[in-house]
Amino acid sequence: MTQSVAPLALEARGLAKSFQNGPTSVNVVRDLDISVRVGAFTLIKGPSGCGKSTLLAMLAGLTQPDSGVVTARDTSLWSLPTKARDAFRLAHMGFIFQGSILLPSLRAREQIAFVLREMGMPRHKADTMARSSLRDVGLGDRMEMLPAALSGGEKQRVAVACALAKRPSVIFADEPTSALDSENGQLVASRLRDLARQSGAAVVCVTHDDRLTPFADSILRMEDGRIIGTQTREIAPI
Ligand SMILES: Nc1ncnc2c1ncn2[C@@H]1O[C@H](COP(=O)(O)OP(=O)(O)OP(=O)(O)O)[C@@H](O)[C@H]1O
Repeated sequence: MTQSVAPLALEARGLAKSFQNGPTSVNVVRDLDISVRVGAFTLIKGPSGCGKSTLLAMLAGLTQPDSGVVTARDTSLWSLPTKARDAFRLAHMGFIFQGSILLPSLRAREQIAFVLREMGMPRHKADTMARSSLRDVGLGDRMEMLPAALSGGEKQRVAVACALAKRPSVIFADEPTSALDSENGQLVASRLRDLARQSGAAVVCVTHDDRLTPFADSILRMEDGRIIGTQTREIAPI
């Protein structure tokens, strides 16, 4: 693997986070720097409890760091007031988190259209995008189903379709393939990689799943709250 030259989509410097565990304070992320490139599919791997999800939540504007700076699209995320940070996330970021929550009363198609409408997309376009994204993740025949009628893996793919439909600058994914069988795991991995390539999104994915490794442009190894190794390859069009 050689060093990529694509511009940065997301950068963090000096990130730190500790949690109080009874009388002791546990340093979960320690003075961590990270750079994520436009169009790159970046995996963060490491043992359970090393701080991967905490790092992702800080990069995504969801968990406030104790110190450090996160910059996305030239915006210092944690300098924004809460409402402005929420609006920035809605406009520019997509999320695929473990156990992503779907609204119980909305059909699969409506879940996605709802988010797109919140972003200001006209109704007809939102519906078209929702249908197309569901077909992209192999759920063309599940569009009219309520969450209660979907399997865990299908719900996970609705969350993936929703993130894809937004066409965000950055997608954060936490174990996006955990509930998926081999075929659908491959499908989701390739869709995320395609999104990075075709629309220049930066995909940042925390995972234990080795099936994702062949799709990655960059693999960051994390241990004990720090990045201890990085493998990067040049980003070539697919
Ligand atoms: N809100 C919280 N309060 C207290 N401790 C927390 C909190 N969130 C995370 N931790 C602790 O921080 C450490 C890192 O958690 P984190 O979820 O970031 O790890 P991880 O690398 O993503 O683990 P896994 O691979 O098992 O999901 C763990 O010891 C966890 O218990």
